[in-house]
Amino acid sequence: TRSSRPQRLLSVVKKRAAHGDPQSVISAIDYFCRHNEWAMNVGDEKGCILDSVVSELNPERVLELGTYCGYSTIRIARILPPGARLITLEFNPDYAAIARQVIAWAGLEDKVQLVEGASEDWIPRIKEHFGIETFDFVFLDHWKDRYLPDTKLMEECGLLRKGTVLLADNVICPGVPDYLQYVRSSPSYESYYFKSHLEYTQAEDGLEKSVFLG
Ligand SMILES: Cc1ncnc2c1ncn2[C@@H]1O[C@H](/C=C/CNC(=O)c2cc(-c3ccc(F)cc3)cc(O)c2O)[C@@H](O)[C@H]1O
Ligand SMILES: [Mg+2]
Repeated sequence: TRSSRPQRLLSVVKKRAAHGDPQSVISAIDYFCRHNEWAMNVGDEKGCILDSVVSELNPERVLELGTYCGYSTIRIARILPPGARLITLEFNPDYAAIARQVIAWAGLEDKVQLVEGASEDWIPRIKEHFGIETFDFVFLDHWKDRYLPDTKLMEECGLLRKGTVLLADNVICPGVPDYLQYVRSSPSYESYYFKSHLEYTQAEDGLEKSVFLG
């Protein structure tokens, strides 16, 4: 049977990128997705915004919702300070298997913990299972109708603290209207929209950065 898109992405990484070199893995994926086959990675343009938000924050504890092939996982992990940890949740076992190999090829497995399962099942268990109090940074890039319920769940589970930064992908395309309305109107968040483009295209898209005020 025909290979999957994530399988084709992984084979490009192994063919074109240098083992242990995260930047070459990122460049190989971006080149392939721009010139050969589009895929729903955050991409290079929005990825640079992601990089700037992360490096300004220098987070110790990071949560990513929706790993897919691990592109944003390695973008974030490659700029984390020593000792910092990234937990990424992915419920599709095939995507998780690919992402593990992409993360390993980039040499970042020591900073990343890929957890297989649904965010709503794992968010309530993170504290006791991983010994984590709160997160400094959360990247939301999973099913768009899950952004709002999972944000409310993270609040309820006490995983956010004063100053925790949520960064949400695709707030224009495909769009997350209920989430946007919530973080922009709630007194518990200070929100800011980074205008950009849908990965590898000229369509408008953007990232919403929302600081939890407690
Ligand atoms: C509750 C739960 N728990 C755990 N893992 C979960 C989970 N819900 C989903 N996942 C996982 O996360 C990824 C899903 C990502 C969804 N992303 C998008 O749909 C997406 C789509 C576009 C897009 C834009 C214009 C188009 F014309 C077509 C597509 C662009 C994007 O950037 C996207 O992110 C995928 O790996 C899925 O298994
Ligand atoms: Mg996305």
